[in-house]
Parts: sequence; structure tokens; C-alpha cells
Amino acid sequence: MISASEPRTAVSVPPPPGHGAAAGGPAILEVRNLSVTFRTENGPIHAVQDVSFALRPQETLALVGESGSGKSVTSLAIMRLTPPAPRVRLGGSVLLSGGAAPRDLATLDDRAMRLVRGNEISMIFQEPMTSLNPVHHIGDQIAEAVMFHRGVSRRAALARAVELLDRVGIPEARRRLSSYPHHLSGGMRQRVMIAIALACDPRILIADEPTTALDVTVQAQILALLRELQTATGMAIIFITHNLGVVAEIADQVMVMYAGRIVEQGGVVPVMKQPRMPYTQGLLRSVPRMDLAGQGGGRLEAIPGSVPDPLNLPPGCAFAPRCGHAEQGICDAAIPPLEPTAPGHSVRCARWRELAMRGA
Ligand SMILES: Nc1ncnc2c1ncn2[C@@H]1O[C@H](COP(=O)(O)OP(=O)(O)OP(=O)(O)O)[C@@H](O)[C@H]1O
Repeated sequence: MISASEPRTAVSVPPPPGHGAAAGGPAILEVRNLSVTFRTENGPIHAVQDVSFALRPQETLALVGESGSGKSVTSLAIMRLTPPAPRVRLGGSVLLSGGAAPRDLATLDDRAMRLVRGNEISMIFQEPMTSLNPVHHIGDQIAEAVMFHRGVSRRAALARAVELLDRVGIPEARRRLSSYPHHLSGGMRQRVMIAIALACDPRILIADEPTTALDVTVQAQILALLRELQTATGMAIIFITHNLGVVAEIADQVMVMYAGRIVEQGGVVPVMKQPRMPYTQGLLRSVPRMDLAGQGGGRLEAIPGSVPDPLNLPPGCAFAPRCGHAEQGICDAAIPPLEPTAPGHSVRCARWRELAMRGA
């Protein structure tokens, strides 16, 4: 859960306009009604339910929500990295464009899926040390990725590794080839992971909390690097974070998740300037505001209570027990639909119209 004491990037309100102004054209990835259910001995966990979104080239979609809301499982399901059946049941489709017709990653055979990973969609995680091998030079680790996907010689792969290290802003790239991961700072290690992810010029980068473990200055540098690389390559980014400050920095589209469902979805400006879901409003109130910096950043309010037990979700809106606007008989009666509030902006709240009218 986000607490007022957790280090965060300050959010500026109103947020800047969408960064991917150049984003547009047909979607390269279209996720339709994705659902992921884990079968556990205590019962089914519906980790992701009925999630749909589209991603266009050069667009950044931020997946936001507290711990356990289903952000990581959504991205792992796209990459088909969730445990296999029967432990997990996948539903819906994940359509990736390219080639004669879109391919549904949910049903692609394993061999074809291995080619998609790292070639067309790459992923980076919060803690590079868990992905990097501590006993191998970073040059070899990047070169290995290049050789695996491109089938080039070791010499050519090492030359590409220098190019990639240079591209992600690692000074003295050639000399760095023989560094071990522990020789590098956290920020530099994340740059190495980005270099590996870029080895094959992916069309989509999934970044799962890539800056959470970094201090605020380094966090800003990594965000700037991702934006720069996106402008240069046109790749789309799915950025997973619990930090709305980071969302304002990088996203074009935002998808707020709670208990496995999308609860608010839309462009970064409407969602952050006019959030309709009390949960999104709560997340925003728990981030420091730059426009109130002179007044101590404004009062920070943690969302009361904690995320529900996935094995025992409350009836109706899963956020209702923590929501200051919940009404008995309405909010606990049924799960509200995801409804459009304006073009390109949707919310899952039974009372959003009433609350909007009252200016709540
Ligand atoms: N292997 C698993 N087996 C059973 N349940 C799982 C498994 N992996 C994830 N879950 C459950 O799925 C739900 C969604 O988890 P997920 O990791 O996607 O959340 P998240 O929003 O990414 O949180 P965090 O920010 O902590 O990573 C949680 O209730 C989690 O406990």
C-alpha cells in the first residue's frame, strides 16, 4: 500500500500534456477481456478480470494501483510468463500486430511465443540484480542476448553491446564490457537492463516498476532515458508503477487497477486532472504536489484501510469498504460496469455522476 512516508516523485498538477504526441495510428497491441485466475488450495484468485486496452506505437500506457491490484500479472500474461495450466486459467485475447494478420499471443505456440519475447516485446524489472548474472561480464550478457535473437557472431554481438551501452548513456562503453554487475550503481545496472531489452529493437517495452528501487534523481534520469529512446525508436511502453508522480512524467494513457479490475482508464490529463473514481482521487491525494510546494507540498493522505484479500473480495465494488463515498445498497449491490465519462475516459463507479455533479 502507498503510505505517506514512502519516497515518491512529486506530481505536478495539472500534469503535462501527453508525451507521445506523435503516438497514433492503429494499435500494435490490443488486449481484449484478459482474465487470469490462479487455482490455489484455498480457492481461485481472480488476479486479472476483464482487462481491455489498446497500445499504439510511441505511446506510453501506465498501469497504476497498489500492491496486489493485478499490474504485474497483466504484463506477465501478455508475455505468457504466468505459470501454465492447470495452475492458471487465461481468458481473453492479446492481439499483436505485424505480419499478415494480428497474432493472438494467448494461443500462440510456445516456439513462436519465444520469438516474440525479446524480439517484439521486451521487459525490464524493478531489481536488475535479479535478472543480471553476477558472475558474468555485462558485455557478455548483452552480447548473449544479441546472439540469441540475431544469430550474429560473438564479435559482432560485442560491437552491438558497445553501441547499446553507449545508447543508454553508460560512459566509456567499451571499457564497461568487462565490468561485473556489482561494479555498477543501481541506476547504471538498470541502464544495462534497458540495453539488453533494446538489443533487438523491440516494438513494445514492458517496464515493471523500473525506477522504484532508485533514488529520486536517478529515477528522473532513467525516465528521461526511456522517453529519449522512445522518441528515437518509436517503441511503445507499458509502464507499471504505484507512483502517480512517475505517471505524470511519462504516460500518455493511464489504466488504474484495483483488485484485478480496471477502475479508471483514459488519457493522462483527464485521469489526473479530473479523476472520477474515488480510488484514483485517493491515490492522487497520497502524492506530494509541486504546485503546493511552498505550502509543504500540501497535506498527504494515505488511503484508509488496505487492499482486500483476493480470496475474499467484498460484494459489489471492491473499493467500497475503503471509500468515503460508498453507499450501502448501491456500492455493495453489484460490480459497477466500466462506463465512459467522456470520450476516451472511463470509470467503474456506481456513483460517479452524482459525485461529479457535487464536485466531489
Ligand atoms: N503465482 C501466484 N499464485 C497465486 N496468486 C498469485 C500469484 N501471482 C500473483 N498472485 C496474486 O494475483 C494478484 C495480483 O498480483 P500482482 O502481482 O499482479 O499485483 P501488482 O499490482 O503487480 O502488485 P505489486 O505492485 O506488489 O507487484 C494478487 O492478489 C497476488 O497475490
